[in-house]
Amino acid sequence: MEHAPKAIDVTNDVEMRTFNFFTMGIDGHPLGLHLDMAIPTILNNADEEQQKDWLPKAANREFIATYAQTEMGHGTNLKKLETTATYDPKTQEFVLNSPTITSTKWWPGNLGKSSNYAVVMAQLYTQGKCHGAHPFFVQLRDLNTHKPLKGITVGDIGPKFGMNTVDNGFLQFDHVRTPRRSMFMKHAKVLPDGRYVPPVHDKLNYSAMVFIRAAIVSGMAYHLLVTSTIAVRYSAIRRQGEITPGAGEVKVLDYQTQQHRIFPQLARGLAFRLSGQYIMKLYTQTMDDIRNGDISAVPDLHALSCGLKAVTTHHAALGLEQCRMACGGHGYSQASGFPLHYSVAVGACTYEGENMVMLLQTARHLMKIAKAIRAGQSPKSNKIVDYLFHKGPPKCLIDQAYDTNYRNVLESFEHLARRQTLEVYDKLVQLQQQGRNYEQAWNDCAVELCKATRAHVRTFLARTFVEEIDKISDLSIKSVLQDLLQLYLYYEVTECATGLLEDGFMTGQQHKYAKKKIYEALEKIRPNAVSIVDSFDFQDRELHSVLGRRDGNVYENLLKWAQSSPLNKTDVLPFHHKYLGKMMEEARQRSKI
Ligand SMILES: CCCCCCC/C=C/C(=O)SCCNC(=O)CCNC(=O)[C@H](O)C(C)(C)COP(=O)(O)OP(=O)(O)OC[C@H]1O[C@@H](n2cnc3c(N)ncnc32)[C@H](O)[C@@H]1OP(=O)(O)O
Ligand SMILES: Cc1cc2nc3c(=O)[nH]c(=O)nc-3n(C[C@H](O)[C@H](O)[C@H](O)COP(=O)(O)OP(=O)(O)OC[C@H]3O[C@@H](n4cnc5c(N)ncnc54)[C@H](O)[C@@H]3O)c2cc1C
Repeated sequence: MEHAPKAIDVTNDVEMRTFNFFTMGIDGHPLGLHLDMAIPTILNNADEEQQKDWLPKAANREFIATYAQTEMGHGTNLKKLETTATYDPKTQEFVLNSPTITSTKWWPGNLGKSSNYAVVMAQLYTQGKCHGAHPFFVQLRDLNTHKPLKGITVGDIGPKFGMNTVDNGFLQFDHVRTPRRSMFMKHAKVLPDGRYVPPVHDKLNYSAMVFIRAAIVSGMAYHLLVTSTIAVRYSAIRRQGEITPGAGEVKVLDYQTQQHRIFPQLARGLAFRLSGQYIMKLYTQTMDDIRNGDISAVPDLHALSCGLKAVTTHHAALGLEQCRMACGGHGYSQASGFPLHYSVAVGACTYEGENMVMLLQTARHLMKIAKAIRAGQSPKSNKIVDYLFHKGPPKCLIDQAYDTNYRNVLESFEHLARRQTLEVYDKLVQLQQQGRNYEQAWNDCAVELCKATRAHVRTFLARTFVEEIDKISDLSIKSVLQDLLQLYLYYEVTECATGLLEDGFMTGQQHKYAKKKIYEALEKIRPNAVSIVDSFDFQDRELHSVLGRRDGNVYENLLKWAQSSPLNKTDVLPFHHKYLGKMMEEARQRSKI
């Protein structure tokens, strides 16, 4: 196939914009879905003619589009989406319809009030046959009046756990006609006479989700680094209690417990950023390959992006909460910025594929590899999974005096991932031999399948962190980052210790060794902690935090922040005399009787 024209390569730009989304997203960015899902869909699913028409206008913001896939009744199971797009060959149009209440599109960001276009995922029917969910580019509102078009009911879904400045919306179609060419036609097509032309790979229509899953990894890094910055800076000015009696109150950052709470989040933020760059490069390369007719990397990209998305969002949610709790009462104030960052970050555990479902998608990939291993096949030189084919050392070596580039630690992670992958595969086979069907056996192994995925993703994150730090030539920076790497690796060893101890691979003594390395790393990081977070150069406006101010003037600004609250506009609020004052006066009168 001749080289398809390179589409406008906005990936890097989109990656940065996506990265920014996590800051702007916090403020409720009305172009969030336009930039991060609608444009990638046009880039990867529109044919040349459609790109020529839609892309310049989208890039120029002549309209705002969202990505409307999830329905009130279905988010995960795309096969059961109910919105229909039925082809009418007489008029060469699709008729979009929401047949049930549960088919109402529900959740799409910026759908409620901002967007006038949407990428709509609908079950495609032509010549009486359903061909599954396909994307359509549909106008929702008049470009001048912004009123919903005929047959379209659209609005905001109401207040949410967070991100309440984003107008997540609902959308219903009542037999709305849209031209044939509103169907994205790069992969699948419907010809004027209604004949369906299938895509070379039936999941290429899912590429926008893959993009966001890949982008979320760096997004979680962003959230962890931002909240670690807030927690480190505040802990470096907050004095509370003494370590040596009579020596005066210490900075809470000097408490080992405080370091153990915050520094691993810093280290994970770095690890996620490095893997986030890797997966975005893999995404960009795979999309280029697809443009040139090569779909071989699609399964690997899907498996890795699902696993990384699930693991990094989960750890980010836990890590943000640790940073909040480390800041005591002021951490619970909106002034800290934690409620804002947390409520945005945790949404990513759900959107773009609920985490359990994502872990299980990666597990599907791992089970294929386990089958190949059990069949005696050799690896296919795929650096992400080849280690599964190899036999590692029979025993853990993490406490060996000399561990070049943490090879012994990485081999421990590889051992655990290999063991869990093969054990759950063998259980799947055994259950089917005992008469269960595949799907039932799969469900009966689902928790262990998720554990295998987590172990595999941990191995990938750790190896990427080691490899990327190894490439650094500036020795002063390298030594500081190596302290964070040491903390990360041994912290992860203790996090998965159950799995390493379970088969006797690691000894209790080695587990103690790992803890010693953690405490050693905490001590080494402490003197550089503030400089490390300052080096991220986050602006105060993006931290949204009085506690994390670069100038450290927390207390004066905390009072200013409180005094600026609308409640403090007057000393006595009207409700006092209307309710509380009246109640107390009546109580005093009664007590006089
Ligand atoms: C960064 C800032 C932006 C923030 C804004 C975020 C706004 C949020 C937007 C959204 O939330 S958009 C909606 C997100 N929704 C989802 O993610 C839905 C999750 N569900 C799915 O993706 C799919 O249903 C599924 C769970 C992957 C199952 O796929 P399907 O329904 O087609 O089932 P099967 O027919 O069994 O297919 C499985 C088969 O297909 C392969 N596969 C699945 N997805 C992909 C993919 N994207 N790319 C490549 N391959 C894919 C999968 O590996 C299986 O292959 P085999 O194992 O059968 O070989
Ligand atoms: C903040 C936010 C923004 C969003 N933005 C958009 C958007 O812009 N566009 C859009 O289309 N959608 C959007 N969504 C919707 C989001 O993609 C869905 O919520 C998500 O895909 C999960 O689907 P669901 O809500 O239907 O949950 P369900 O799929 O009903 O899942 C409910 C529970 O069941 C479990 N479960 C479901 N299926 C399985 C399975 N096969 N195996 C094991 N467990 C399973 C899940 O893990 C979960 O615990 C957004 C959601 C949020 C929270």
